[in-house]
Amino acid sequence: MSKYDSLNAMQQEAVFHTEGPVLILAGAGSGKTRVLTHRIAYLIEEKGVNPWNIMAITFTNKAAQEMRERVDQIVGFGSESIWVSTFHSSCVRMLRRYIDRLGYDNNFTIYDTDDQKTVIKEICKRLNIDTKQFKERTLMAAISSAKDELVSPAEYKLQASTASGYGAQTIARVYEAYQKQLRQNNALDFDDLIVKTVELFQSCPDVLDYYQERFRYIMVDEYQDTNTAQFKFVSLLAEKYQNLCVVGDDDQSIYKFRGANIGNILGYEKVFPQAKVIKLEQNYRSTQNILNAANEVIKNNEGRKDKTLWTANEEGSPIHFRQFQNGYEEAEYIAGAISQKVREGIYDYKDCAILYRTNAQSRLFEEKFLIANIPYKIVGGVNFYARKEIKDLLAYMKTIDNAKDDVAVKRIINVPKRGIGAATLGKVQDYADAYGISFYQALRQADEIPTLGRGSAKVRPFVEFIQKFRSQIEYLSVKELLEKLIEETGYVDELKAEDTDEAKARIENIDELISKAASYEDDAEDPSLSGFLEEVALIADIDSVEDSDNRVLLMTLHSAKGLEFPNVYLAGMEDGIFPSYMTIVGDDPQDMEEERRLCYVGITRAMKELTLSAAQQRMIRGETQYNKVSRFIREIPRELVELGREPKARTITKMPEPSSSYARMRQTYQKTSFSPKQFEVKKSQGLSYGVGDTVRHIKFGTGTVQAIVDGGKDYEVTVDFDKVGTKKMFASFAKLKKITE
Ligand SMILES: Nc1ncnc2c1ncn2[C@@H]1O[C@H](COP(=O)(O)OP(=O)(O)OP(=O)(O)O)[C@@H](O)[C@H]1O
Ligand SMILES: [Mg+2]
Repeated sequence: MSKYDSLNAMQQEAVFHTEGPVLILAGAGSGKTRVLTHRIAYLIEEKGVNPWNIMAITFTNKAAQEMRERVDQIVGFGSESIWVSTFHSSCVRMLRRYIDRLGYDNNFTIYDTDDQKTVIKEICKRLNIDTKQFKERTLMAAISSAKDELVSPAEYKLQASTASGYGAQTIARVYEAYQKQLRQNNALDFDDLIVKTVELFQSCPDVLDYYQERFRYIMVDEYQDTNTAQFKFVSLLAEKYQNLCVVGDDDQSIYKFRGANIGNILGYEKVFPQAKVIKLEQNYRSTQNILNAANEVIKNNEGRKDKTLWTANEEGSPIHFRQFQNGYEEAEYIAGAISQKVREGIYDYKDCAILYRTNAQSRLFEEKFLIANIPYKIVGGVNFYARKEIKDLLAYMKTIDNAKDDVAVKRIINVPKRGIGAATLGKVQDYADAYGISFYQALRQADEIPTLGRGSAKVRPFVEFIQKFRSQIEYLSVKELLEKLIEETGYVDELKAEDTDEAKARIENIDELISKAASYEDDAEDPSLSGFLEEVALIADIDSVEDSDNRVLLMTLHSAKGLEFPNVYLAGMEDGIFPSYMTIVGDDPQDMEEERRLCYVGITRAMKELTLSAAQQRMIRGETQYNKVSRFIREIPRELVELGREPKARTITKMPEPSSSYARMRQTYQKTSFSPKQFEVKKSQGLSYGVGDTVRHIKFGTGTVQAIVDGGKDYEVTVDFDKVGTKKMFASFAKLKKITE
């Protein structure tokens, strides 16, 4: 029996159809990636193609690594000369060899976002551009999108000259100067890697011809997430032999925000009119229950090609749904469940994965896993307490607390920039060494350091800043201190100004640290800043078991694409978390559809068991929020779902009606359901304010009461706040005070 016998008829067709363009459009778990690896084996073993002539491209490093493993297993001899890589690393390899043809040096530097930002800053200064009006990150994002679309500085300028806004023209000027500067520095940014390779192909036909001859067979996985530049890159490469096989799933397109162009998948047949289109309909990955749940969710998207996906796999256990009082209980439950399953020999740690919407959500799991001694790994991310913004803020808190940690002091002395140079720092250190005192003590005596000169004036504001906070330790709670610190350092304001996805993720992490401070204060007997730092140090310093690969994987839904695990937990399934708050308030159906595709990706990662979990209350930024169960869960028919009754987990007893269209969904969202039980006791003596009254909230400030709805167990109050807009809250927790003018 050959290895191809294990493929179904449609998969075989895709594998055997080696010549000419092929588009495989199929749902999750239908064997797209498997077809690619088998196709590679078939080309080599049956068609006698030299491995050297094959290229396979995918989207993330993790996916490339997995594909490499699968290819190595199946092909054996010669597989190392196949290029299996991401778009970016393929392009780097080509550019290292030929970019001199574009006038760069072959040992060019690759700029990361910090480097880019430095360049943009200098340019704005030079061109007299107000960075308050045109934020560096906004400029960077605009340039990046232009590059995704292969729009050159000159073209951008041309387009901008006909556009009415002043904004586009400014961006055009910056873009031009930026590109020039990078060229002078012999540097490329990440997007340039693709753009310059395309440019190389277009301006040097001999180079293109070389690679066209070399890569006679090209395969692209996760094709739905390629952008215009990437598509151009592969189409040029494949132009001569036309042997381009792309596989993708329009339902799993989740990178629109990074320029992914779903038109590439839908328009493939336009560029390659002779393309053979193959659809795979059998899912091999998941149980029937899991697949049904996925199908039910995704069918609520209107903008999709309808397709059916079925499985011959067993029905499997129902989807588990658990709702908890709060995020801690959720994490504790999942940690407990995993421990138990491993103990019982049902799963290994590595069979289990926890998927969530944002990186900040990892913290609670990390803490519980450390306590429960569960080995884990964060995929495509950094452990919570190792993240830059968290380390920065903790370094501030340590400095305020006792400043014994020189590393911490040095870490933040120039965060934000205070213009304290390396020479000054060196002199302060020398002084500290000479007198056997700490670095911070030396800073406090800066005026007495003779060699310091004008440097001491720069140091003073920093010392004053820290001292001011020290004098307030007694009056402020840890949470208040942290919030004040964030405010006065401008840390979050700066991130807000950047307005990028990365900055948003950092703000979410900071919010999570505030929540940690708040919960520490709730739990600790005698809370103090030192106590908080001690507790955090205990968690931050333990590193999860290093050696083995047998660990639970934690990752965002985005990083989970293409992967599969026997036992999957989708955590934080709450409206406002997933789908995200921004998507809900933004009210753009396209964005909601992208979130739903992400949910589809999440559900379809599971092979045997899927647990969806939500918390009734979640602490965000140290404030307790009440989130409804995610609308995506409500789209799963109740007969597929089992509602657990674990003693620890206070679970709900009623599943809401599934809804199928937007209108109904929105209605459900507004009316809903899931009133947390604990309000029963709290709804008490009526309210001291009414509709139209001005009220004050401790965090949101003043606002006007818009509506009060008797939710049975508590009142739901809608307030239009002067500063933060409309918020809905439960009366017993919001503690609103009526203001009488
Ligand atoms: N014909 C088959 N017989 C047995 N198992 C199969 C078959 N086709 C695929 N599988 C298995 O099904 C699972 C899913 O396959 P694969 O990862 O290739 O799907 P995919 O379409 O790439 O999924 P995704 O859309 O999530 O990337 C894998 O474990 C794979 O080995
Ligand atoms: Mg795949």
